[in-house]
Amino acid sequence: MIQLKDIGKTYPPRQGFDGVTALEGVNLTIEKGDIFGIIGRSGAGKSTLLRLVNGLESPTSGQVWVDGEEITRLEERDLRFARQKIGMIFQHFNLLWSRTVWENVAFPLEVAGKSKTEIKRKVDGLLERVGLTDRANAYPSQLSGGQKQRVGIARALANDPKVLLCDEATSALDPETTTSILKLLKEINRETGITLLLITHEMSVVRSICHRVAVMEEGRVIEKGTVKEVFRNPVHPLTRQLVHQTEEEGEGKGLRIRCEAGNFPALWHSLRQAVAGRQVTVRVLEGELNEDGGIVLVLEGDLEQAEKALREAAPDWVEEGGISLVP
Ligand SMILES: Nc1ncnc2c1ncn2[C@@H]1O[C@H](COP(=O)(O)OP(=O)(O)OP(=O)(O)O)[C@@H](O)[C@H]1O
Repeated sequence: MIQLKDIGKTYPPRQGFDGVTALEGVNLTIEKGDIFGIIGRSGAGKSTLLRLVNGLESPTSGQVWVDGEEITRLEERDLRFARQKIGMIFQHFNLLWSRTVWENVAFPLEVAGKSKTEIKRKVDGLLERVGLTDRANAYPSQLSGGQKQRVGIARALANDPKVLLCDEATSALDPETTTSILKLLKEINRETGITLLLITHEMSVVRSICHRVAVMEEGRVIEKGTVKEVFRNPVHPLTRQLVHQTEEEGEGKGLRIRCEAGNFPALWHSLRQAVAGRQVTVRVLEGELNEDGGIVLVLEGDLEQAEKALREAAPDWVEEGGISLVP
């Protein structure tokens, strides 16, 4: 769905500032329906890359393709049309403050010249989808951060884009709101098959929503792969650092266990009973329910209670080794 071929981007020198090479030799392929994360520290080139995808910026060398069209060759008029297939949400929401929630979502439909009936049908449906029907007449200043981002998402989806670009979309939100926004994005991806490309500096965002990830440093992609692979076996020192940092921040911290996929349904059932009333929650971290797959679970909270719960839920398996503890 999105292809970046041998991209280079240099900002020319201006007003006493040297020229900057923001991107060099970047090759990326993002499949239709994928949730693809680009992570890197400040200045790595993430925003530049995102702006190339919607044609707000042109590369110095290389090609950008979106949905079979070479964005880098389009004239301004065709580019405007192509951009309707590409929605975008922002860290600071970029809402129109003098318009209500309803009017914000209607805006891109008005620009696209849709009829009043079509606009009403579409906006009502989108507000319902993002859970804001009862806030339709509110102004952005009357909303919480999470609600503002929901408006941003509804507005970005108004013209049924095939791609949604997310620029640090949860960086201004608290952890709980971040979780609910990421959940919403995941659901929308599942329901509509939209391709999500998100940039972030938080590995926890990548872990909780992305299928694939590319790590950037100084304008280059230094590592890419499935999130599972990258978390299990980070190669580049920066990737290791990012993965390690996530673990230190408490993501996936606790008693980790790995069970064979065949044991999973029964274990899940008994674990849920065993943790009830204890300060312990069970989360699935990764895995596949196929014949020789394994599932990694984490029991978070009070470690002692977690161990007790595990022994209670699966005394035989723990002894016999059908479940292993992951370091
Ligand atoms: N319009 C511009 N003109 C000149 N240099 C720029 C411009 N935009 C970005 N840069 C430079 O290009 C490099 C990459 O910046 P970019 O914003 O793409 O990185 P980033 O990873 O998104 O960082 P951040 O998260 O801080 O935005 C930086 O050195 C930045 O200073």
